[in-house]
Amino acid sequence: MDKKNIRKQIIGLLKNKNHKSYYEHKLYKKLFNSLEWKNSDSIAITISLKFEIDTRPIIRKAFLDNKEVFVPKVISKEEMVFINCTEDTKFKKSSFDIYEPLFTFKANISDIDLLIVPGLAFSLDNNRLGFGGGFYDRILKKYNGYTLSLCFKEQIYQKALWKVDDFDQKVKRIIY
Ligand SMILES: Nc1nc2c(c(=O)[nH]1)N(C=O)[C@@H](CNc1ccc(C(=O)N[C@@H](CCC(=O)O)C(=O)O)cc1)CN2
Ligand SMILES: Nc1ncnc2c1ncn2[C@@H]1O[C@H](COP(=O)(O)OP(=O)(O)OP(=O)(O)O)[C@@H](O)[C@H]1O
Repeated sequence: MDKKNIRKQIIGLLKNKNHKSYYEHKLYKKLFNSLEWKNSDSIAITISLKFEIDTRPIIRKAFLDNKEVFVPKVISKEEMVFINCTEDTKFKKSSFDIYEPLFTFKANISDIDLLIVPGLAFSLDNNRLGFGGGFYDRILKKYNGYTLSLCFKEQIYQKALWKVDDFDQKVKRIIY
């Protein structure tokens, strides 16, 4: 199946997910118990869309744990930057309907200990399919910290059903 069709299919599944918050809480628990989380003083994470795993509880917990929080902002067709956010940071909806921080300081990705990578589909050998901008592929290529993705079991395939391109980057760990 091609990437486009898998994206469509998974978004449909996510929109109809039953008992979503029950499964989300199981994922948060696994995340907060992980060494990656415990060992990180700074994390980068998206502001989720409605059908994605809700990232707000993760952001709240990061602040409670005194971690630095970075949120991505797309600044061109090719480039996404990470902005250091506080509890007072103002957000604005982008053209893609995603909340992004109003610009302050662009972070160095080497300042991020843990990159929580969004994705629609994953394979057990850690391949990842995103929204299709290639933004995370470009970041992952030059990023050396911990990377992990959270997803529901329905988003996992034994092997990638889509064509894995040369530029596709794996995540180090998938929590599901
Ligand atoms: N909640 C959330 N935020 C996120 C992501 C995500 O997956 N989830 N991203 C994960 O990467 C980045 C944003 N990804 C984006 C991907 C595509 C387009 C976009 O404008 N797409 C065009 C078509 C692009 C094309 O087909 O070439 C469009 O839909 O009009 C924007 C943002 C950063 N923020
Ligand atoms: N390192 C790179 N340099 C230049 N272009 C890249 C790179 N990585 C990916 N791309 C471009 O990004 C586009 C989208 O790739 P793909 O469909 O695999 O995105 P995705 O992994 O689903 O999205 P994302 O990483 O934003 O979540 C491709 O057309 C590819 O040309």
